[in-house]
Amino acid sequence: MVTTRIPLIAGNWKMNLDHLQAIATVQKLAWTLRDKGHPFSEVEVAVFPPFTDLRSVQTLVGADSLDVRYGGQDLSEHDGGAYTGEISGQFLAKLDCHYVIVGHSERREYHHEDDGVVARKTAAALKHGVTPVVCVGETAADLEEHGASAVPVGQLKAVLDAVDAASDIVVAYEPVWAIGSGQAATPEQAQQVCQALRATLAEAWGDEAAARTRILYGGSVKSSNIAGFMAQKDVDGALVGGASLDPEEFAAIARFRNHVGTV
Ligand SMILES: O=C[C@H](O)COP(=O)(O)O
Repeated sequence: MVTTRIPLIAGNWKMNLDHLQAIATVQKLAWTLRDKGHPFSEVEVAVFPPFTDLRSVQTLVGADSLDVRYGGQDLSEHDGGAYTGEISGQFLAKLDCHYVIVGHSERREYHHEDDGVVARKTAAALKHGVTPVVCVGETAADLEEHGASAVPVGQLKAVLDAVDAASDIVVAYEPVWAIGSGQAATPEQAQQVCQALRATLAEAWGDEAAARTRILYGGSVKSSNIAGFMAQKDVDGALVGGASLDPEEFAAIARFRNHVGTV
């Protein structure tokens, strides 16, 4: 059986762009993608705005029947109740969020989210029908001490052991040392770890799950280096931070097929 994994180009805005700026950014992104005849059925595009922007993004996407998907940058492991400041997966589902990021290294570092929390958040997203984008990755110290794959593989295992093997998830490999540094991993480094992550999926969930689950690379991705990553067998897309704030640059990343040979 041949399984086709549709590439996903995802833009994590982090704590940037208020709801007015979000409107302008999504409009510009949609206009640029349409102008370039973006083939949405061949390359999926998604944005992850701050929570306060989601309603505006939903309205724009709905009003204009845009094919751009969107999601939250985090969610609570709880469904609702006395959890001040938290956002439930069911709130995201009600806003038609297709995805939610879980376990981003910035959450792991600044909010002390460990593998247990990330696994519970993944389960919460799935419970509410929102596809989790599970982030894993090693720090520079991890890289030196354990090599590239050990930490991301361990982080992924913790999630796979906690949720059903039939689940629809996306995995994002983001070496922490490459995030926001301008120093991306090489395509070969990304492939090596993504291959190990796919093998981990096969071991935990079986070959079919490994073949259908998309694995993204993230860390200083831009239009000038995306083609190299997308040429790798086990890289199915990108989780883009800084470069996703510029709609023209983000749209150019989504046109990675046009850049083959420019890396
Ligand atoms: O979620 C996105 C990543 O943290 C990558 O960020 P970056 O593209 O700014 O390096």
